[in-house]
This record gives sequence, structure tokens and C-alpha cells, in this order.
Amino acid sequence: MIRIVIAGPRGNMGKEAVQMVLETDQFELAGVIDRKNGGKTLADLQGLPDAAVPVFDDPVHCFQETQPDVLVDLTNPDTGKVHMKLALENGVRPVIGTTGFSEADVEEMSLLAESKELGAIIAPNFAIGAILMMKFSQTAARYMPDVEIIEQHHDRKLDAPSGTAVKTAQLISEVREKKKQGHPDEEETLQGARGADVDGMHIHSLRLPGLVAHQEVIFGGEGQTLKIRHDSINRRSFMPGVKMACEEVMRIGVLVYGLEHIIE
Ligand SMILES: NC(=O)C1=CN([C@@H]2O[C@H](COP(=O)(O)OP(=O)(O)OC[C@H]3O[C@@H](n4cnc5c(N)ncnc54)[C@H](OP(=O)(O)O)[C@@H]3O)[C@@H](O)[C@H]2O)C=CC1
Ligand SMILES: O=C(O)C1=N[C@H](C(=O)O)C[C@H](O)C1
Repeated sequence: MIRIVIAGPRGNMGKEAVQMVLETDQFELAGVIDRKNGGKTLADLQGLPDAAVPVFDDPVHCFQETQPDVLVDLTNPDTGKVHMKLALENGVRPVIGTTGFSEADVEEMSLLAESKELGAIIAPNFAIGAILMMKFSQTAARYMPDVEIIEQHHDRKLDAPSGTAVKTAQLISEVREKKKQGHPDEEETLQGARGADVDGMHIHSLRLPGLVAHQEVIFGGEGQTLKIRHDSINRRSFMPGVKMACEEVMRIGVLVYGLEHIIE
């Protein structure tokens, strides 16, 4: 039995994660972290299952009271970083779905996990199809190094570019020479027109109501283009990956950044 605490249970992702943990035989929902509802139970929260799971507003109090194995964090960038650090300091293995971690944040958490000899996972995207999109993009970039990334999300998203787009660019950077794309004399006559620049690759972020999470990686070569696209049309699409990460984090003793290291 793996005892799990979920931070952000009222959110889009948190609600689905609560449901998934309650429905999984080998998981037990030990508690949830919700800054607005400390002292209540899950059953008191609107739209959440009728379960006698304690709600804590203070993460350290939650870890001490419930002694969980795993923290699943689905909050926001600032809170996710604080929760991850507190989890590791209190002997709890973090599974972080929250995006907005910089390379320096990942490095800092990696050192902390190593010093505590605890498994930890930061997963910019839990959807299996999105992980395959990233892997396929890395393979394609070996042969077609000119590439741009277009990510599309709902308009409630706090961070841009998405964690998935940044991770995709990092994976591509591992296999291609650094290069500047477009015309060498290219100039933006409107700032931002060419998007964000990661090692010469451009990322374009769209935010619209009606979208969930979508990404297209477009490669260009002489006389041809290749498009690799993934769409999450609901948040249940992420749950098999969350489940897999909760199991895997119990088997490892270091930080893993990205589920592509787990799905070989
Ligand atoms: N890795 C992946 O596959 C995926 C990752 N994500 C990421 O997960 C995160 C959550 O996304 P989503 O569910 O759509 O966002 P929501 O805004 O729907 O949910 C975020 C939740 O976090 C809560 N929260 C905010 N601050 C705190 C805090 N200090 N303590 C405890 N809870 C807090 C909010 O509650 P309130 O503010 O009301 O207190 C809210 O319920 C984002 O970073 C997103 O990018 C999303 C989808 C997939
Ligand atoms: O905020 C979201 O919704 C999502 N965030 C993640 C990201 O930033 O890549 C994963 C997925 O795209 C949904």
C-alpha cells in the first residue's frame, strides 16, 4: 500500500488525482493539502468524493500527522517548489506535476533528493501520448534540426511557455548542434513576434478558452515539413502517468525529471 497526499485537491488536476488514488487498490489517500480548508475532511469540500480524508492547510503538519510515502503536487509554480522542498525535508517522496520549474530549480531539488536518498519525480507532462511526442520529436531532430514548437492551452494557465514545450526543446537540444533559425538578419518589428527562444528554437504559446493541452512540433527541411502533434482533451488523460509516477518514485533513490526516463 502506498500512502499518498495530494496538494491542490480542488483544482482541475487535483480533482482527477483524488479520484484516481481513491479508485486504485494499492493506493491510500492519507490526506490533502488545501490552503483554504484546513481542519475539514474531503467530504466537506464541494465537488469532491464523500471520503473521511483529512484536509490540512499546513504541509509540514500534514506530513507529520499522516506519515505519507508520496506527495503529489498539482498547485502552482511558487507553491509547488515550496511543497517539494518540504516533502524531501520530511522524508516524503515528491511527484510533481506542477510546471514552471527552471533548470536551476530542478538542479537544486536533485541535490536535495540525493542528500536525503529519496526518490523524486518532476513530470512536466503525465500523458503517455505527450511523452511519446517528445521522444519522437527528439528522434526527428537528429535528421531535421530546423524546428519550432507551438503549444496551446486553456486561458487559466499561469506559466508560459508550458513545461512540456520547455522539456521538448531541452530534449531536442540534447541531440542537435546549437543553431539560430530563420534569416540571420531577421528582426522583430513587433516584440515577441518570433516567440520565446530556447537554444535557437522558438516556442509559441497560445491561450484560449475551450482548449485543454495541445502541442505541435513542426520540423522543416528542403521541400518538406513534418508535424508531430499531441492533444489532451481532458485531464483524465494524465492519470495513468500520475499512477505510474507514484509507483516508480517508490523504487528510485534520485530525482527523475521527465517520464521519458521511465517509459523506455
Ligand atoms: N504534469 C502534467 O501532466 C500536468 C501539469 N499541470 C500543472 O499542474 C498545475 C495545476 O494545474 P490545474 O489543476 O489546471 O490548476 P488549477 O488552478 O485548476 O488548480 C490549482 C490548485 O492549486 C491550489 N493552490 C494554489 N495555491 C495553493 C497553496 N498555496 N496551497 C495549496 N493549494 C494551492 C488552488 O486552490 P486555491 O487557489 O483556490 O486555493 C487550486 O485548487 C499547474 O502547474 C499545471 O501547469 C496541469 C495539467 C497536466
Ligand atoms: O497547465 C496545464 O493545463 C498543463 N500543464 C503542463 C505543461 O505546462 O506542460 C502539462 C499539460 O500541457 C497541461
